[in-house]
Amino acid sequence: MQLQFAMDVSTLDEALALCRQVAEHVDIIEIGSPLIKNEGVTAIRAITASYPDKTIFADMRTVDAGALEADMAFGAGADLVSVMGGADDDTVRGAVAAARRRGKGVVADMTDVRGCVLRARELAGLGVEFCEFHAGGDEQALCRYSVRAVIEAGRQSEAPFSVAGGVDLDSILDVRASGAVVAVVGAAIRRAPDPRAAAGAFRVAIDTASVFGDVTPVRQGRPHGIPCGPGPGQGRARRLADRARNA
Ligand SMILES: O=C(CO)[C@H](O)[C@H](O)COP(=O)(O)O
Repeated sequence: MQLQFAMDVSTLDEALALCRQVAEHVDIIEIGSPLIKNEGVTAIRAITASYPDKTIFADMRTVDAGALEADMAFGAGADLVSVMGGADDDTVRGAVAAARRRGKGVVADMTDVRGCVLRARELAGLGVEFCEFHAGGDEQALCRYSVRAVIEAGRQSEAPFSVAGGVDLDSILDVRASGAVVAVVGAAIRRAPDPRAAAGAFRVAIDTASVFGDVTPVRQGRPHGIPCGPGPGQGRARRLADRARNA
């Protein structure tokens, strides 16, 4: 499973400062949609130039003009672009065609997609690389939000998927155990007192699980209506990281 770092910041300076701290630990650098909206494809160009060995994900969130918008991002150096999973099939096809012309890929963002499990299968048939099962920031603020429900929807889709939206050290092993191809982590790294150390902890947890095997995944999310609080898997990733250090 790859680790994607999501940079939902507004300036290129902030993004580059974060990259300097965390790039060594992550596989995919996500240029968040707020950054693209503020700085344009210049941000994609600058980060691609600075990190040519990383996979660059441009979170374009395209809902129309799939080929045109994907081409803009690919032309600036992106390797992956996002298209909204609820967009028209022709929009998705346009982006996928643009990706294929350049040997790159499209990711479908499943935020607010009704019937997301079935739609993910359709999107896989349209040629996206994987579907990002995603609880956006507003959804995360609701007490009915559960990252484990997001993980479970991805798993049920049986399509290649990533998980985004509140992934932290308490849930990263559940993401991995679900068979996700990518774990997307934003705030848990970006807002950490030491982003470099936080990214390193995710790296260790993912790599250690590969060596020692996953612990039993937790399948129950927080029941709807129960006040927000720590999930049932709290501490498992940290224990695995400790185990790796002591091995
Ligand atoms: O696309 C996003 C917000 O809309 C974020 O990139 C994604 O949700 C991951 O960030 P976080 O881990 O902070 O939730």
